[in-house]
Amino acid sequence: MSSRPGTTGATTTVAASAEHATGAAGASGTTPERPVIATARGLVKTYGRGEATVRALDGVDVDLERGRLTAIMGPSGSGKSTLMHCLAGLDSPTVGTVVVDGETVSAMSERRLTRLRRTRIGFVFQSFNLVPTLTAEENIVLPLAVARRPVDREWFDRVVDAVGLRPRLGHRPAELSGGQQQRVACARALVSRPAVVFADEPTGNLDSRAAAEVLGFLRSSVDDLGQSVAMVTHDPTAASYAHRVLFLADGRLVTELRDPTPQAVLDTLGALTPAASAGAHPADPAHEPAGVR
Ligand SMILES: Nc1ncnc2c1ncn2[C@@H]1O[C@H](COP(=O)(O)OP(=O)(O)OP(=O)(O)O)[C@@H](O)[C@H]1O
Repeated sequence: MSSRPGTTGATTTVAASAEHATGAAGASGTTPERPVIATARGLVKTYGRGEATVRALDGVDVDLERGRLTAIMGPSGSGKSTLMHCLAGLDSPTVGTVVVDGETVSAMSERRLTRLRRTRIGFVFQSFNLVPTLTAEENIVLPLAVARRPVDREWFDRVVDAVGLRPRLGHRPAELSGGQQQRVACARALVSRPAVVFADEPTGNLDSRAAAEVLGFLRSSVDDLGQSVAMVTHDPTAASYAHRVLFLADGRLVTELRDPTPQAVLDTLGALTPAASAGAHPADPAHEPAGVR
């Protein structure tokens, strides 16, 4: 796969402010470089009550750009999955608003949410979540069958060719490698031409070669097919396939990189988790990205 992006790794300070919370400007302290596909404003998510309350999200403002691959990173427990679940309508914020493709997800009834998730949002999970008794092709078109929508054969063919699965369409998941299974899951996420695909650790169960295939496909689904993708990952190499990487710490968006290198991602993560990075980086203040607390 050669689609890994550039080498600049520019860091932008993220400064939440009242101005940004109104939605007048980009949440990252910069105007988004492209039209926005999903927006969160003032997201707070708490779990539990009283002394046991956990503030998983602590006032997140973010814009996901249309036609871009965005990675979400941060230390364990920083709120990555919670943010993605709130953006995807799988969980509801305690406070704040989420808008996906012009629809206010955070105010929707469960019924409308279900329809939105079926028709406008694609999902890729770490564990593939394929139906073992169905072939690759049947798995790919399953969301359309469930939603009783016709298959757009031309789009199906483009997706299947992009993901390199044509010779495997008649195989069941058990007859496919892990990387092939995840590519089936990616094709399934894209077959309904969703507004945005959310991928939660899509390469967490794959070896590095299979991971590269899946990441290359996710990137080309953006560059060649015009999709918008957001993925949570712990892996700096995976994140380097993204156009943009958002970093969370303690439930807040603290910094971002555009066109990152794996090293730039590693350095930024290291500054967020000093103990973990003690051996990996010199204690050089120049390595510390702006905006990291
Ligand atoms: N259902 C829940 N009930 C209580 N606390 C929760 C729940 N879900 C998440 N949390 C807490 O919220 C915080 C953020 O969790 P989240 O899973 O979003 O973090 P993460 O960055 O995705 O972590 P990881 O990288 O370890 O997967 C953590 O402190 C977590 O323990």
